[in-house]
Amino acid sequence: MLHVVCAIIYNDDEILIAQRSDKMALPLKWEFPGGKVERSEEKKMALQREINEELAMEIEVGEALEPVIYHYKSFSITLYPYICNSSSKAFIKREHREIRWEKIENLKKYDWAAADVPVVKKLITEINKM
Ligand SMILES: Nc1nc2c([nH]c(=O)n2[C@H]2C[C@H](O)[C@@H](COP(=O)(O)OP(=O)(O)OP(=O)(O)O)O2)c(=O)[nH]1
Repeated sequence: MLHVVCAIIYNDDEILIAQRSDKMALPLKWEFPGGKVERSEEKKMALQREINEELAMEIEVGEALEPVIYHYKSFSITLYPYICNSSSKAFIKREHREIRWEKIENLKKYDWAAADVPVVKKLITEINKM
């Protein structure tokens, strides 16, 4: 079982989404940036480290959403999503094929990694209640 943290990074009313490259696992799927938690690492620290490595961004890590367990064909993951904030829209694209800021109501048109689908649904439901 992989333990993966991911960041739902808000700036104004947009969040940062990323497309995996064709050389990564789950090629070309869209995801929230993040990565594997290393042994003995605290999850929020792991997330800040990953976001710094992948995007050269500093984020504030806030509320934890409900973790998602998903069994892909060749591996299983527990995905731990966190609501995060960034005071800037600037990033450096280091690993992904594409990275963009997007409004929540537009998230459904992307081809998400399967583990992210319940997270995206939750975000859309929440915004529709407002
Ligand atoms: N980062 C991230 N990974 C996700 C998400 N959804 C999902 O199924 N995954 C899967 C894809 C990968 O198999 C795994 C995370 O691995 P990764 O390759 O992004 O992590 P990493 O940066 O620590 O990996 P590496 O340096 O060891 O290659 O979790 C998501 O929203 N964000």
